[in-house]
Amino acid sequence: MQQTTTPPAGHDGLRGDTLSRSYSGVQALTDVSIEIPKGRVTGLIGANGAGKSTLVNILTGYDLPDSGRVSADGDDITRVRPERRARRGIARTFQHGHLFRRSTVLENVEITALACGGSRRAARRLALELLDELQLSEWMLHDADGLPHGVERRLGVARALATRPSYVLMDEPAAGLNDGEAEHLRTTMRTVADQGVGVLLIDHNMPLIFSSCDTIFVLGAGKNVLDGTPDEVRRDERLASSYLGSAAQQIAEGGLA
Ligand SMILES: Nc1ncnc2c1ncn2[C@@H]1O[C@H](COP(=O)(O)OP(=O)(O)OP(=O)(O)O)[C@@H](O)[C@H]1O
Repeated sequence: MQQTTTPPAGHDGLRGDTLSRSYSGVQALTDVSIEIPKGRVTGLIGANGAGKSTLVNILTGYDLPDSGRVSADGDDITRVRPERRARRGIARTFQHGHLFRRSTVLENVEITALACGGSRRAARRLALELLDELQLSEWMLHDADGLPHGVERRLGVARALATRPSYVLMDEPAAGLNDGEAEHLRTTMRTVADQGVGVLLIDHNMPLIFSSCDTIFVLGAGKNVLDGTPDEVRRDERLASSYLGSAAQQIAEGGLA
C-alpha cells in the first residue's frame, strides 16, 4: 500500500505536488500531493477543516499555493486562471451557489454548455440529456433561486458536466441528497469516469465515498495522512484517528459499505 503519496513526476492526470497554503497564520495545507487520473473516481476525505476545499480551490485556480505545483496532463498550470483551466477541461462544483439565480434550471445547464462552444441546438440537447441523467427533468422550468438543497447540488453537477470536462472536481455533491439520490449520483459518477473523465469526489458521506472510489486520499490537519484503495484505507487505523467524534465512531464501527 502507498503511504502518504508523492505521485511520480511526468504522469498524465490532474496532479497537485507538495502544495502548501497558509491564511494569515492558519496553515491550511502543508506539502499535500494528490493525483486524479482520467477514467477513475478518486475520493478526498478528511475531518472539517482538514484542507479539502483549499486543495480543490488550488487545483481549479480559485486560489494559489504558497509553494508546490499543479499540473494537468504534464503541463504546469499552477498559475493559470480558473477560466483558462475550465477551457482546458477542468470543471468543478461548489459547496454553495455559483448558479445563474434568475435563470431556470434548464437555462443554467444550457448557457454553460453554449459557453463551451457548439450550436444552440447541441447545447439544448446536451442540457436535456444531463437533466435526465441527474434526475432534474421535472425541475427544468424552475428558477435556480430557492431550489431545495439536493436539487441545487445536482444542478451544480449537471453544469460542471455541461462543460464536457476532462476532469470534474465535486465538492460535497451529495450533501442534502437522500439515499436513493446519492446512489444515483454514484452511478452517474461511474458513468462519467467510464467515459474517460477524471472524477474527484469530496464528501462526508462515507458509504458513498467507499462504494464509489477507486482510490481515496485522506487529509488530516492539512497534510496527507494516507491513500489507497477503499479496502486499504478502510483497514488503516490512521483513518479513524484522523477524524474526531461521531465520524470516527462511524468509521470505527465499520459503517463503510
Ligand atoms: N480564506 C480563508 N481565510 C482564512 N482561513 C481559511 C480560509 N480558507 C480556509 N481557511 C482555513 O484553512 C483550514 C482548511 O479549510 P478548508 O475549508 O480547506 O477545510 P475542509 O477540509 O474543506 O473543511 P470542511 O469539510 O468543513 O469543508 C481551516 O482551518 C480553515 O478555517
